[in-house]
Amino acid sequence: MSKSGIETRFYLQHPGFTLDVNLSIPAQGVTALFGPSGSGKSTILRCMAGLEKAKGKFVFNGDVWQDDNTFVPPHQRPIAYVFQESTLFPHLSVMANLNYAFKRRKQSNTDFPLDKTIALLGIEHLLDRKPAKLSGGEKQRVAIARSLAVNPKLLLMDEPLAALDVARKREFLPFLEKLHDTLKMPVIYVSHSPTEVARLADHIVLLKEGQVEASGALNHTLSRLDLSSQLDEQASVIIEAKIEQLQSEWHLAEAAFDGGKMWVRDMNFVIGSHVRLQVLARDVSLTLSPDEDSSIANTLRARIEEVSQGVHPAILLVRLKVGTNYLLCRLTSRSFHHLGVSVGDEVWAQIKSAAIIE
Ligand SMILES: Nc1ncnc2c1ncn2[C@@H]1O[C@H](COP(=O)(O)OP(=O)(O)OP(=O)(O)O)[C@@H](O)[C@H]1O
Repeated sequence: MSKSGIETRFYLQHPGFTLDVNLSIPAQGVTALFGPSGSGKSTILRCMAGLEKAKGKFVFNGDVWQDDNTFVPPHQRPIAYVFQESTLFPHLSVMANLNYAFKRRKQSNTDFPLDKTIALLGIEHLLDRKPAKLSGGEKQRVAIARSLAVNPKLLLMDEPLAALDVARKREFLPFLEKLHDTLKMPVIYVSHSPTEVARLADHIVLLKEGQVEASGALNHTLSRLDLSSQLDEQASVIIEAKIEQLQSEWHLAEAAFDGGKMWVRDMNFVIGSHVRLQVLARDVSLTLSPDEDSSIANTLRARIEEVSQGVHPAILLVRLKVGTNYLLCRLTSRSFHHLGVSVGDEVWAQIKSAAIIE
């Protein structure tokens, strides 16, 4: 059996709440724990950090941090933990805050020397400031830098953007992406913002009342028809793509992904850059042939994987496979019936618009 991956089994009870999860998640990329308030997201993070003691196990790449016989105490787990509002020492400068953490580290051989960590988080210009003189986003960047002092193998983030306004969030997200790309360290990210999940997550765990409703790769999981969220007007999938071509006269960019290409609005992209596209189920329609005369520029070859009833009997939801990606399509039962297609058939998916996740 492969040792790579994160295996958790947590069971605990609080008055009126039971956490009962059994999860296998990849030890790479960003895993979002997503769910309504009170569904148990923060509790899972605290159990992973060892701050709360559930019954069960927690095994990271073969290292047992908890099982029936073992419970590695929180300070001995190589885990960085960043909360919604960081608590830096208010009387110390940023540099002194970082020094405090980094001087106490035990390992001399580390992936995160202080200077590299400061550069990674882009906080060089803040080092002399006291925390009171930092914006919320800057404080969070310092808190992340400080959390890397333990030379972690795993980064836990509990709504790190929740206290920031929209502008600060936008400023902060590229640093999270850089962390994700540079550190190659798995991140478990608690959020109830669909936008953050769409932008950052590779893997998603949907939680409901202390239990796992679904867990899997982002595109695949968002396309599942058995999840109640798919009945929502905003049901959509996220596709990772790469910019391959620009058409400057039309301000359009061509984004390629496994299974096809789509023209999207050019947001000053550089060829080769990676983007995430959000495609709403209601913006996808089906045809039997690629319609050359249509004003819809994005037509993809797709296979019907699954069909299910929407909230209203007139509406169907269709799950389509495009290469290794999935799309959702919402259409009337009548339109579907007129096409005369069924599960397994090849069709063309026309996409009215795809939004770039910013
Ligand atoms: N120490 C505790 N004692 C009693 N109940 C608790 C304790 N900690 C958490 N709970 C309860 O457990 C449930 C799950 O809480 P948790 O904070 O994990 O949810 P969450 O999904 O992170 O919510 P939010 O998005 O609001 O932060 C809630 O009903 C909460 O009231």
